[in-house]
Amino acid sequence: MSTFRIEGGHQLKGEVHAQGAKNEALQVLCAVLLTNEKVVISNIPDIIDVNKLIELLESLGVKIERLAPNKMSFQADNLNLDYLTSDDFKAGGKALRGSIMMVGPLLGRFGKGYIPKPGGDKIGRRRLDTHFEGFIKLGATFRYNREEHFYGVEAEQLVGADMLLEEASVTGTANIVMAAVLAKGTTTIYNAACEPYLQQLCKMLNSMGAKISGVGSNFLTIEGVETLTGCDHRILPDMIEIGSWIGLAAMTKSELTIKNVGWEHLGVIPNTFKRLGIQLEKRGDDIYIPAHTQGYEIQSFIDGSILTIADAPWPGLTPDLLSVILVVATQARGEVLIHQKMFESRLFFVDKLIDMGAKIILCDPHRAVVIGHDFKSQLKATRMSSPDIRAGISLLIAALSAQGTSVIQNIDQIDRGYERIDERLRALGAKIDRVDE
Ligand SMILES: CC(=O)N[C@H]1[C@@H](OP(=O)(O)OP(=O)(O)OC[C@H]2O[C@@H](n3ccc(=O)[nH]c3=O)[C@H](O)[C@@H]2O)O[C@H](CO)[C@@H](O)[C@@H]1O
Ligand SMILES: C=C(OP(=O)(O)O)C(=O)O
Repeated sequence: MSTFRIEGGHQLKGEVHAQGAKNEALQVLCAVLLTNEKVVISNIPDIIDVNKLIELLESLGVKIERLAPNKMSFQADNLNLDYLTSDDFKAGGKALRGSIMMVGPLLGRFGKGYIPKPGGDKIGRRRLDTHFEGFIKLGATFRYNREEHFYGVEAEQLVGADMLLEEASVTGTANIVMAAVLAKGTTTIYNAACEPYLQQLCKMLNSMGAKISGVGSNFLTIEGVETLTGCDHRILPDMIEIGSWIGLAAMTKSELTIKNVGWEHLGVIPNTFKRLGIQLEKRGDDIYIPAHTQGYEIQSFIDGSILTIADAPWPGLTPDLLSVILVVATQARGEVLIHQKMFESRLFFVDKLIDMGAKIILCDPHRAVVIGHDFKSQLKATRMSSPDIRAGISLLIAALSAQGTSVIQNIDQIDRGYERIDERLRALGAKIDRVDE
């Protein structure tokens, strides 16, 4: 099994290009199942989760051509639907979270969709009620095999319906939208998730002939159509990766330029880092981060009380960046309360940071107070294992800033979401090696 060996304490310098967004890729790749025509997608990140989904599509019979690095065409004109009940699919489908979004398009186009309980990060309970309640509202019957943890939905004909989602689930909204585009009649979805990646999915579906309005808001109206056509689609830069580079630059006192970030899609992310005292400049569509040689100081609220950084459904702060923000705060001047509202087990990785010398109080599974060192004390290198994708990148950032050589095991978790991260870090001057242990 591979590990990263990282010699910390070095300043980095240079330019990085943000990769295509993992969570958008997982949505739009599933959307290729909605048409028998060719769909061309560019800026596809070369990461484990996305590659696993592409393999699943290929095994289902989707014809795939690699047109250029990060660009592929997909044609779902002759699928083998029996594959959906095979042992191979039952094993492959549970390897990632995004596979759940195959169900909506398959149900919409073929009247049936199956999926094993999907995997993804082990960061607390991750229920699927929103997805299946939505399909049921559209007229599907639902089956769950508890022994095999295998879900199924079937329908002769989906019929549009009005629905108010219990929560603004990202993959849930994407799944219901992809089923509803081919339903008979009109569907409305209130309390829909509306993050940029969903906007991108809706934009892509509209370019395939779907009729979705309200895109970007939490109220979507979908007039069902008979068939969809092919299209060309480009995936946005990954805002979580961009946030990770910002945090990495500040914590390692490095001067970095992140190229072509798609600034207008970043929402509150740049301002959240500014609240930690991190300077960043918009230069065209790039973000420039100067070397923070004098450190960075966390702001307090206007009334002088301690800053809280919490996640919220879009346009609030994505929960996927809180682990990075937490690690960056360990070297800030001042203190901050990190409140991870959505996931129950995502903050437990702070134990590793505490081992390294960070001052953190885990108040409960959702909240941690971080008291920054202001670089007066460096974190100490250690041996650790990455529990999930975002904890993984956060521990990597900690290791890059620490004194001595750290080892991170279970780096598949990082490779799930970050393309060639070691190679790209080395190009900036980092001392990191991938070693087989
Ligand atoms: C493949 C993919 O795209 N994964 C993303 C997607 O996961 P995913 O779509 O699985 O996450 P959901 O949006 O369904 O919700 C995540 C968790 O937050 C809770 N919740 C959700 C909505 C809400 O209004 N209130 C609330 O508390 C849910 O109960 C759930 O436990 O969205 C998450 C939330 O942005 C991200 O962390 C994941 O990276
Ligand atoms: C939680 C995440 O991913 P997934 O939903 O695929 O597990 C993430 O990208 O941070």
